Amino acid sequence: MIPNVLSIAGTDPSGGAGVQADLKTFSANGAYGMSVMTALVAQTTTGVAEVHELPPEFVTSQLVTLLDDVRVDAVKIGMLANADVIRAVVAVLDRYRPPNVVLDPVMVAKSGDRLLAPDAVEVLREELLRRVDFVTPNLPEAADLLGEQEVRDADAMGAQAERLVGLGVKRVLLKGGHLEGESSVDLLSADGGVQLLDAPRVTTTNDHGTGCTLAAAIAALRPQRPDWSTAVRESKDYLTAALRAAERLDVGRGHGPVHHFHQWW
Ligand SMILES: Nc1ncnc2c1ncn2[C@@H]1O[C@H](COP(=O)(O)OP(=O)(O)OP(=O)(O)O)[C@@H](O)[C@H]1O
Ligand SMILES: Cc1ncc(COP(=O)(O)O)c(N)n1
Repeated sequence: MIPNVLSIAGTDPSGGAGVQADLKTFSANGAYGMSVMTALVAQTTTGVAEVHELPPEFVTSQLVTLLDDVRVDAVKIGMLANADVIRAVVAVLDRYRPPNVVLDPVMVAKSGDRLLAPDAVEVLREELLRRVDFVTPNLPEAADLLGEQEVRDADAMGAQAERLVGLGVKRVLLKGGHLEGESSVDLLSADGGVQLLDAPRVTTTNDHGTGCTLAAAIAALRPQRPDWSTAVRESKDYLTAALRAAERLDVGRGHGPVHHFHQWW
């Protein structure tokens, strides 16, 4: 059976990040995609012009309307914008208890624009983290969640992943995309084991939405794979392929998107 996978996130009219990237990723990874918006964002490859945060009651309304009808097999949560929207999502998770909830704790866009209010970080840490099955922070997000300095090597990443588990997180992929070097290394801490996931670093400026894509692929693949580790490794391979395929795109003048593809013909 094809899994039904839901994205709860903000939008990107240029199609590179947020809900748009998630839906493309779900399709390319064999899932049926659905979406609930938290914020409408006027953004493109060069940055964010304006954010229109949706009323938390309307986020709830979208979620309840959907979940009363459709079975959901996995959820990817991205941009949540503010504390009230986080609380609205938490209440719905408690009421419907969907499986395989993956949280990408989006705080700041690649362009430097904030996508989560500073006072919402504490609410995310205290109320959301322990309710999800998997969290995918990048290095600045992990530091912010822990109230620590940003780390710069694999040993320190391991220690931070452990402390994130201490906050009640069940499984974590600490993403090292912001580090330098020939490979792009992430650290997975899941189900009692820790492993480094290595992929060749693709030389490109088309890296808008890499975090969204990776978390969405994990949500799409988890119901189709025997365990988290397999789903995560395949998701990383998918992302590397999408980064490479972006070479053939010509979208915008800034950080371009990655390309999602599935050839059925
Ligand atoms: N140039 C690259 N080549 C290969 N993999 C990359 C590259 N840049 C990032 N990645 C990978 O992309 C994923 C996302 O990493 P990153 O640390 O950039 O997350 P992020 O900052 O949340 O992304 P986003 O830009 O969407 O917010 C990780 O698996 C990382 O290793
Ligand atoms: C709606 C939304 N969600 C997430 C991101 C982060 O992606 P990036 O860091 O590549 O800008 C974004 N720009 N917009």
